[in-house]
Amino acid sequence: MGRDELFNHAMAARERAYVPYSGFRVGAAIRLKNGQVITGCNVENASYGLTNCAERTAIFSMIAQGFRDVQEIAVVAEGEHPVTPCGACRQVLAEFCPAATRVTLYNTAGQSLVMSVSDLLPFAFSKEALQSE
Ligand SMILES: O=c1ccn([C@H]2C[C@H](O)[C@@H](CO)O2)c(=O)[nH]1
Ligand SMILES: [Zn+2]
Repeated sequence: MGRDELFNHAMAARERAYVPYSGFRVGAAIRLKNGQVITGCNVENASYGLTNCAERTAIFSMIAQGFRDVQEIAVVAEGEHPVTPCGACRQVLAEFCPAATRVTLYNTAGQSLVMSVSDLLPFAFSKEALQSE
């Protein structure tokens, strides 16, 4: 599967976004090491702060479906430039993706910005910090 194909999966997921409050649709697609693709969209709520971003929806869906091994991630939103994930999503990505995992951020026109998980969240808090003894 080429990189464009992951973009297409993220675009299709973006169509499924539930965004009655912001109108801002976001889609994410995770390519697993086995080649399968897991997608996510943002899901808003009348209690705005309960909103789940596309990136976290995709990661949580991956875990719920029994997968762990992330190969790479694509995210797409509309805008002049690609958007970068919020702080909460960066922390969740850091939990499940090796630091070098490629994250490609797209706008709907297909412009892209390639980053790694550790570019997005250097010095992440991680489970290693919980193993102090
Ligand atoms: O990287 C991002 C940034 C924002 N959002 C969502 C959250 C909310 O539904 C809307 C506006 O913030 O976009 C995402 O899903 N991913
Ligand atoms: Zn987020």
